[in-house]
Amino acid sequence: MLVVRAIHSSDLDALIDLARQVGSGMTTLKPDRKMLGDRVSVAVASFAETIPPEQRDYMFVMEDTTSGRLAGVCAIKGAVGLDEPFYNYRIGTLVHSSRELDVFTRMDTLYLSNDLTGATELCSLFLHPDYRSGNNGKWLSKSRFLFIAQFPHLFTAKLIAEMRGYQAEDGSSPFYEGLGRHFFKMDFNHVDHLTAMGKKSFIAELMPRQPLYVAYLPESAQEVIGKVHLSTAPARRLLEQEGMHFEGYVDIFDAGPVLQARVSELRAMRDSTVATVDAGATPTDTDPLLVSNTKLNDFRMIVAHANPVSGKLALTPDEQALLHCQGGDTVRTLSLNVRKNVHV
Ligand SMILES: CC(C)(COP(=O)(O)OP(=O)(O)OC[C@H]1O[C@@H](n2cnc3c(N)ncnc32)[C@H](O)[C@@H]1OP(=O)(O)O)[C@@H](O)C(=O)NCCC(=O)NCCSC(=O)CCC(=O)O
Ligand SMILES: NC(=[NH2+])NCCC[C@H](N)C(=O)O
Repeated sequence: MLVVRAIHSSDLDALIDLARQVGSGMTTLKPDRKMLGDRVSVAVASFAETIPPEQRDYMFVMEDTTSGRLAGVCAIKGAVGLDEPFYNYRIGTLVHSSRELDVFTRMDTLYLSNDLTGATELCSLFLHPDYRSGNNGKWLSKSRFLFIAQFPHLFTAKLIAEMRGYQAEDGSSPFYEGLGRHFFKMDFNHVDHLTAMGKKSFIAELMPRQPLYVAYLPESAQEVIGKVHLSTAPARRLLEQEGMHFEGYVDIFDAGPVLQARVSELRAMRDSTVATVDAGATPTDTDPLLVSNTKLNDFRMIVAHANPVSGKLALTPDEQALLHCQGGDTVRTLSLNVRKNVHV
């Protein structure tokens, strides 16, 4: 059986194993013991509320309770860019126009920005290929929306997610090869590694300061602006189902899109509901329903097949055990699929 739960210190070795499978461009999930160890410590302090909300990094794992193996990971950072700068390119427009010659040119431009400073970030979504079946990917990604809906006071009004950008078959980034390489003089993986380790001052030192005309870039770089890595397409779709969208910000290295939403406009904020666990009733077989407990320090979430009726939700003893809850406890629910919602 699977459960999504708050990470524990004892998950570190398994997390490093998982990170080894991820591949390049996942800046926040490198198989580096120091980096992930520090992150897990911050995550444990985040769930225990011993550090301020803007410093928190809530990491969740999907655990296969039968084998004890970690199937996947995902995270929410309370706020980005408050202790090290957070850079993006904003795609803008410059118009060059001459009435006399009847020429009107509209040019796409890239502006280096720190506009998304302070936003809450969804990141680090990875499901081991062995577990990519059924509803597992959706469940893992969407667990974070249920968490935000349960604890909205811990997050900022704006939510973002930086998606892994497009890579060619040989793993190179056409956007980086067309732009970044001229300035950084090193491979994409090396700059991604430096960024991951928090060594970001080189960006301000080496990045071009002036706005760039997109038309000056090689075609191969222009074509991939705002495009995701092939294995990131499902991740993008899942976030878009929940109300996130592209608003013209891209990654400075690989031009992967940044998705954004106002927290108040997320589907989970609108449609998730609370219910009381009814330990006596038998669940009926219905569409998959995300169900979480309501404990910050021991957050756990499952997919159940039951509908809340009159504010009560029937859960089996196994489901209650997975959620660390019992009859009479409060849980939060959200339909897994977008089209249908459950109203109590
Ligand atoms: C992202 C996940 C966890 C998703 O799991 P699965 O692959 O099992 O997902 P799935 O259920 O098969 O697909 C989810 C939805 O995407 C649709 N889908 C599948 N392939 C698609 C494609 N090529 N283009 C568009 N949509 C696609 C499916 O039909 C389904 O939509 P319907 O509901 O309509 O059926 C996994 O693919 C993964 O670990 N990827 C590699 C790591 C990665 O790139 N992670 C994201 C990095 S970026 C990041 O971490 C920030 C973002 C974040 O944290 O969320
Ligand atoms: N465009 C990029 N490569 N962004 C890197 C971030 C990818 C993903 N958000 C992560 O958590 O690691």
